[in-house]
Amino acid sequence: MQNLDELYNLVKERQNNPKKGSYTDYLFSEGLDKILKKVGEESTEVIVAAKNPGKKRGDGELVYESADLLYHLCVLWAQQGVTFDQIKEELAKREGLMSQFKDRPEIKDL
Ligand SMILES: N=c1c2ncn([C@@H]3O[C@H](COP(=O)(O)OP(=O)(O)OP(=O)(O)O)[C@@H](O)[C@H]3O)c2ncn1[C@@H]1O[C@H](COP(=O)(O)O)[C@@H](O)[C@H]1O
Repeated sequence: MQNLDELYNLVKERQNNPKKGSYTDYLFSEGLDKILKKVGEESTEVIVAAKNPGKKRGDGELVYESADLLYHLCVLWAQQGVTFDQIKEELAKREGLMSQFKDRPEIKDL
């Protein structure tokens, strides 16, 4: 089983120590626009997979495309110098704060 920490660290390893034939290297060498294009593509593929599970994977389509999206997000974070710890810290800050609609500020107060 590979968790997101391990995947992010793998991507960072590729960024710091390029490996011939690596798809991750290909993305880093293509640069930000390519990485953003892939994040956009994979985001769309997640949406489509949820609406229309593919014939070849059925319900597994959403799992497959979600994994693609998370991988490409890890590449984007690394390329932008964002650490996965920063993402986790932000999520921790929100714990219990944003889940209750009644706690949300009134639109007029925003
Ligand atoms: N989790 C992933 C992962 N998910 C998706 N992908 C790649 O993302 C691409 C998505 O497929 P697409 O058809 O959308 O993209 P593509 O057609 O291959 O590329 P383009 O034509 O769009 O440029 C595929 O090439 C997949 O191989 C991944 N590539 C790598 N990883 C992980 O990263 C590690 C390092 O990979 P390398 O850097 O290639 O050694 C691997 O061991 C995995 O753990």
